[in-house]
Amino acid sequence: MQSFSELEKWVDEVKNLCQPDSIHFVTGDKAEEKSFFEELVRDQKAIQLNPLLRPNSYAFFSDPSDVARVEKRTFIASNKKEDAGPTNNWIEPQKLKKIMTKLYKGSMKGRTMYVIPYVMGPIDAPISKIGIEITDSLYVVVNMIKMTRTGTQVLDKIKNETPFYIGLHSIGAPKKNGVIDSMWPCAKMQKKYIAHFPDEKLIWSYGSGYGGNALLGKKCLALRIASKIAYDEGWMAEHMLILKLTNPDLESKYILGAFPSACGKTNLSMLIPTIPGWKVETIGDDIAWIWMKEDGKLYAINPEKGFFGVAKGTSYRSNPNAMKAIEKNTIFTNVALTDDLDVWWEGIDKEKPKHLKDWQLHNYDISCTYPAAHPNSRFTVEATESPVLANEWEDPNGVLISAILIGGRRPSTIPLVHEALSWKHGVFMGSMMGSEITAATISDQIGMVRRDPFAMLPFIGYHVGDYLQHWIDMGQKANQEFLPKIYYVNWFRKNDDGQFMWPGFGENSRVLKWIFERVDQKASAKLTPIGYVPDRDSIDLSNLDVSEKDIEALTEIDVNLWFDEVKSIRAYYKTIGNKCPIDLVNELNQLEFRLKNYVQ
Ligand SMILES: Nc1nc2c(ncn2[C@@H]2O[C@H](COP(=O)(O)OP(=O)(O)OP(=O)(O)O)[C@@H](O)[C@H]2O)c(=O)[nH]1
Ligand SMILES: O=C([O-])CC(=O)C(=O)O
Ligand SMILES: [Mn+2]
Repeated sequence: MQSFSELEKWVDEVKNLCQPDSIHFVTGDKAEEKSFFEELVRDQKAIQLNPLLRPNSYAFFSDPSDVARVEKRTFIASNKKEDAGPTNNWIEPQKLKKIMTKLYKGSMKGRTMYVIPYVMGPIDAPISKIGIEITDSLYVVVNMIKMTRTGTQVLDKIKNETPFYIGLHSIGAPKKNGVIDSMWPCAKMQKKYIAHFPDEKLIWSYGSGYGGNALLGKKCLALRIASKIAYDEGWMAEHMLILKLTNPDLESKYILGAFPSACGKTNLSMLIPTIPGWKVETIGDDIAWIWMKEDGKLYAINPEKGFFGVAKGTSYRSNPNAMKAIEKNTIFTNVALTDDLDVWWEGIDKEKPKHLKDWQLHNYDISCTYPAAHPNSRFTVEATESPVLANEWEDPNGVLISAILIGGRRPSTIPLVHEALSWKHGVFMGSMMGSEITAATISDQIGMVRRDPFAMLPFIGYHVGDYLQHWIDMGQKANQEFLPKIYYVNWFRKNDDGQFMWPGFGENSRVLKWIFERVDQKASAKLTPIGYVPDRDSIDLSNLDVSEKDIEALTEIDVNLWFDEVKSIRAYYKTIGNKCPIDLVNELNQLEFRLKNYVQ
C-alpha cells in the first residue's frame, strides 16, 4: 500500500469484517504501554511478577495448543503453485482467502481491534520497511512494542507516502455474552492459518496468539515476505544473528550466524568470551537484512528492536548477559512461577524450589517428573536492556560483514568448525545444513535431523531453488576481494554416551577467534575434502577442559559418514527439483571426488 487513505480504507474494511467493539491506534508511548499491562493484569490475561524481584515484568501462559510456530498451518499462497516450491504449504490464494474471510467474520466481537504502525529496521535505514499490523490480542501489542519500532512517527511516514505492508491478525476467539474469557483465547489447531500472499506482499494470520505466528513483523514480514521482496530487489532477508567481535588490539569485525530456531543464535550473539582480551557485542539475535552497497561489499542491519529469546536453559552460567537483560521490563511466556512470584525454568541457576506453578499454572512439586517450564518458553525484552548491545546496533548504514557462520544440531559427521573453499562452496554448505528439529516448532518429529538451508526452511517465502540461486548470484555480483568467508560450525557433536563433546557457550569464543584470524589471514588451517579445518596450533585451546580424545573427535573427518552425507544430500537435491542450482550439484560432485581421493 502507498497512502494514508488506502490505510484508512483497509482499517474500515477489517472493522466491518471482524466486528470489534472498538478500535485503538497504538501510539507507542510509555503511558500507553503501562495502561496496556494494567488492563492485561486486570483482565487476568497476565500475572505481574514480584516488583521487588522482577520490576515491571509480566508472565503469560498460553493455551496448550498454542506454544510455538505451527509449520503445518503456515502457508505460502503464491498465485502460481510452482512459485511456493517444494518446501512450503500452498493453497490457491482465492480459495484460502475465502476460507479465512469466513473465519474472520465477527472474529473480534467483544474485543478491541488494535492498529499497530511499526517499522522493521532503523527508521531511516535505506532498506527498512514499514508495516501495519491489525490484531485483537493485547499480548501481541505489548510484544510488538518491545520487538519493533512502533508508533505515531510511523504513521507520519505513511502520510508522506512511504509504502507499507499490511498484516491482519486475529486470535479467532470472539467473546460470547456471559461466557468468561479464558486466559489465552485462541482457535483450535485445524482452524489456525498463518497465511502469506507473496504476490501482494500480504499477511493474514488467524487462530494463534504465539510468537512467530502472531507478531507479524517478525517471521511473517521480516523473513517470509521480506525474503521475496529481497529476491525481487537484489538483497537478502536471513534468519541470522549479527555480532561484533573485538580482539585484544581493539580491532573489530562483524559476523553473522544462521542457526535454526533454538540452536544458539541468541546465546552466540551475547556470549562472554572465555579467552582473555576478546569481546562480543550484540547487533541482533534473530534476523539480518543484508544488502550490497556501491562498493560491492555486503552490509547488514537488524530489523528488530528486541529479543524474543528461549528462556529454558538460560542462566547466569550459560548466558549472563541475557539474564541481566531480563532482570526487569520483561515479558515472559510459558515459564514456571515461584511462590514469591518470580520466574523459574529448567536450566536456570537457581535450585528447583519445593513448590512452583508450572507453565499451565498447575501446582508443581518435587514429585512431578515433567518439565515445569515449556521447552519453548520465551522472554521478550527490548534490546536496550542488554548490557552488551553494540553502539552501532541501529546505525542505518548497517555493519560490514566479514564472515558468515552457519550451523545446527548435528550429533555426528560435521566437525566443530570448517571453512568454505569459496563462496559457492559456502552456499553449498548452507544448502545442505541440517539440524535436529527442536521445540521451537510444533512437530511429532522433534530430535530428527532435517535439511534446513541457511536455517530458512520455515521462512523462505518462495521457491527454495530460486532462494539458493539468489545466494550464488549475490556472491557473484559482489566485490570478490571483500566477500565474507563462510564457516560451518557445530557446537552439538555428541560422544558415544550421547553427551555434548564441546562445552559451547563462552567457549565458542575460541572458534570465533580462529575465524577472526582466518579472515585476517593470520591463522593456519588444514585443507581437507570438506574445507579448511583448524590445525592443532591455530585454534586457542589454552585452559580448556576437554579431553584429547574429544578434541580429536571434534575435528575428525570420517570419510564413510561423509559418503553417507553425500548420498543423502543427493536425494535431498532431488526434492528441490529442476530449480536446484547446477552450481550446487557441481559442488556436491566435487566434494564426492575429493572424498574419494582423500588420503589421511
Ligand atoms: N550445548 C550447547 N547448547 C547451546 C549452545 N548455545 C545455545 N545452546 C542451547 O540452545 C538452546 C537455544 O539457544 P538460543 O540461543 O536461544 O537459540 P536461538 O537460535 O536464538 O533460537 P530462536 O530464538 O528459536 O531462533 C538453549 O537451550 C541453549 O541453552 C552451545 O554452544 N552449546
Ligand atoms: O518465531 C518464533 O516464534 C521464535 C523464533 O525466533 C523462532 O522460532 O525462530
Ligand atoms: Mn528465531
